[in-house]
Amino acid sequence: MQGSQEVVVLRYGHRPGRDDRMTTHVGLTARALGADRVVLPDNATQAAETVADITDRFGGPFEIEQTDSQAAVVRNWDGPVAHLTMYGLPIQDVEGEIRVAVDTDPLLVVVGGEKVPFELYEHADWNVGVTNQPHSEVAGLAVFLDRFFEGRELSQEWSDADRTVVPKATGKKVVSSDDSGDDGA
Ligand SMILES: C[S@@+](CC[C@H](N)C(=O)[O-])C[C@H]1O[C@@H](n2cnc3c(N)ncnc32)[C@H](O)[C@@H]1O
Repeated sequence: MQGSQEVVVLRYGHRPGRDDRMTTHVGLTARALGADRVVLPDNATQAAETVADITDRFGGPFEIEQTDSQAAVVRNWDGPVAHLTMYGLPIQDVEGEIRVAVDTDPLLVVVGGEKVPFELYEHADWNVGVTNQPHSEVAGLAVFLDRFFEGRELSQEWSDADRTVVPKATGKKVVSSDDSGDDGA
């Protein structure tokens, strides 16, 4: 997010077909809630295309990458690593120290799929639980980013959007960058 150190979300693991929607939502949530970049597995091309399409239409800056080795991304990361897991330390206990660490270095936030290798727990600087109850990577990521940015991400500005949603109490209003008219999408 503008004005803060880089935050990158890594989706660790993807089962084509079964995880398509979840992986797409990891990318969309990363974008909407202040991350600068998402790294998706190379077998998640459909999800990567959807997130890229939304970024083209609704704005950025936001980068989408794919990797053939999620383990290598973690291993070679030049900065702190936070791994979201129901077994980790409560987010409310560690968010402060993560924020301090990220003041100088880019943060990698790792969210799993079915199961992640145990080395990830050992490699992470923090294993972070958003509650210690099982739920979803999308929910965990959303709460993590909101706590990390202390809510500032909710009012971030978007650049190069084709269209902008105008908030309304009732109904839908979308303004196109070209003609400032409603395009209904
Ligand atoms: C289907 S869950 C797998 C649950 C897994 N047993 C675990 O370690 O959290 C997929 C992903 O959701 C995220 N997740 C699930 N529950 C979470 C929680 N309470 N706190 C943080 N992340 C969670 C983790 O990133 C996990 O890898």
